[in-house]
Amino acid sequence: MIRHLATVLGPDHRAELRRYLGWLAAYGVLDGIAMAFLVPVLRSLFDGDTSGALRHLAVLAALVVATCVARYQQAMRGFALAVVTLTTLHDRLGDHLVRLPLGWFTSEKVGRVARSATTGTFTVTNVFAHLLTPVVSGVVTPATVVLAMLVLDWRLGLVLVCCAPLLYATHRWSASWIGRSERQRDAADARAGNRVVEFARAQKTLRAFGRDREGYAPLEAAVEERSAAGGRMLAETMPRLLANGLAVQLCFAALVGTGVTLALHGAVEPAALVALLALAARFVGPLSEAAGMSGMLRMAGNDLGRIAALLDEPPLPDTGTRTTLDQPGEIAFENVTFGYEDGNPVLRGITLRVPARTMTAVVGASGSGKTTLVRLIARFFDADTGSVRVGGTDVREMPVERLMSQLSLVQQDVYLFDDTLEGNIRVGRPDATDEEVREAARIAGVDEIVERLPHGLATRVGEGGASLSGGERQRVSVARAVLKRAPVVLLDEATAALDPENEKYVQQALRTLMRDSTLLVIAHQLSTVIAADQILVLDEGRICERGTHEELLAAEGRYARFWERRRRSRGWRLVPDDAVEVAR
Ligand SMILES: Nc1ncnc2c1ncn2[C@@H]1O[C@H](COP(=O)(O)OP(=O)(O)OP(=O)(O)O)[C@@H](O)[C@H]1O
Repeated sequence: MIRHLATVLGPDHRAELRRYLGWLAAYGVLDGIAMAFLVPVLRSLFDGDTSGALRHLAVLAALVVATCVARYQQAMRGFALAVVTLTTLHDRLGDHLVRLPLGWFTSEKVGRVARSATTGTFTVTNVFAHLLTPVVSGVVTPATVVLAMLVLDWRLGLVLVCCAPLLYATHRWSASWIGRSERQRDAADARAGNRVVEFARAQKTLRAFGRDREGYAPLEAAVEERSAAGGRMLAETMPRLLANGLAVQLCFAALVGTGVTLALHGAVEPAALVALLALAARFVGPLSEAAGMSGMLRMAGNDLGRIAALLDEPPLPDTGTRTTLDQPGEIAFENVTFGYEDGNPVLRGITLRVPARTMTAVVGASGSGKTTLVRLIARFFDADTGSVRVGGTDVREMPVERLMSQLSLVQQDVYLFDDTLEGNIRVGRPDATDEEVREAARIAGVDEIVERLPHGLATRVGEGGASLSGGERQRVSVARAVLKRAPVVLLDEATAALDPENEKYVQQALRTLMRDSTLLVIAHQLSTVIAADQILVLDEGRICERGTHEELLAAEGRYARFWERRRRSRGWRLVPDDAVEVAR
């Protein structure tokens, strides 16, 4: 837990964390000593030794003051750390996320980030503000009381020492059971939460298939599983919490029994026994409080573990220093092999060259590795063997920032910010002039969308660009690429944009981009394939054919068959007039 707290706070606040823990421990020890000092005070009072009682009372008062100072210090430092956590954790998460490889961001991982950045952060602040104090002092204070008891009366002290293993064993036994059922309940909770989100996202599909009234089986199953896990947790937790309480009471009974037996045999003064039992009674209080709080601390520990694991995710190695580009704008693969899992390569021995200011189209069956090939250029992942070069330099030898400045990525799943159209295009180059933004919008066909919108370029597009169609969102993304003017453009043509209007605009943008940039396109439009200087045909992770459209048709191989199938299916599709012009 402490290790996780140190990870979450980061190196800048570790010294403060150590000081806080120091004060917390000091508070627990002082509290225990102050409790123990009740014994000499009571003894003096029972013995009628007024001056002795006053002396002891003075020491007790000093101890109480010191305890208050320690409590104040640990509370203030705990709250300060809670505030620091709240203000810095989001920054630390943000700083770490930008250093992770792009391939890390699957929807499951993004869900984890969302949970950690919201509920997780509040739980962690709660640890400092409320949870750690009773739990730490609930262990340190009773331990101090045991030591004091050994000094005051070794026999009763020995009873407490013998009780310690029983208390510890019961606590561990119940904690492991409770922890297991909590983890099962947490996992069922997360699954039910994910299903609710999935249910909300799937509304369009479900309603389209008339499933709006009847239940959604996966959600119902997840909710049932969650409630069963909750019931199981209750059934497993209650007896164990009772066993914890019973163990504490047993220890107290053993202490009272031993004390009374000693008193009956004259081995201890009845007055001293009363004082010692008063101390023992105070020993039970912090223990019970700690046991009560430890469940919440454990849950917070789980959240903390998840955040620490997130911050421990290995960042993309960014040790490259080479900024020189021997062949600006060129992309090259040299015998590249890559797999998402060991022993299951998705790309095998890929060697290719895309000369500067040319367009290469990548085609191939679904799952043949087209997207993966493009991802290796942007370092979503690093190749297992071989090298990927941009501008003649291995992508791993370049600082990541330098590499990204060379690339524009236009993907199928374009994300638009809940901002204006203009703001979304400007992401490509924030310092572009208004004229340049308008020009990029025109080239990518965004101006045609603008004409239909009430506030033109100043129209907000909604969360994720919800007010635009898939093809329109990709046009905005193409406009970003046009504005960025990066030497290399990686484009995954949107299948959602397979309508004549979008095809026309994408072709227009490609022509403009080709003037200054090298294009590698995962092509879905026949016109793009025909216009390419080079076509790579991928089959099960290998380049099985390469050449121009004419060369590949003449070869009468896989591409020629693929082309023939697509050409026939095109019979029912509308073809824009000027697409023919592009298709030289
Ligand atoms: N993040 C991932 N983790 C594990 N396997 C993956 C991942 N992404 C893709 N794959 C697998 O790698 C193989 C190649 O996928 P890739 O997306 O590169 O193919 P593709 O040719 O682009 O397919 P499509 O045309 O359908 O998009 C597929 O078998 C796919 O299941």
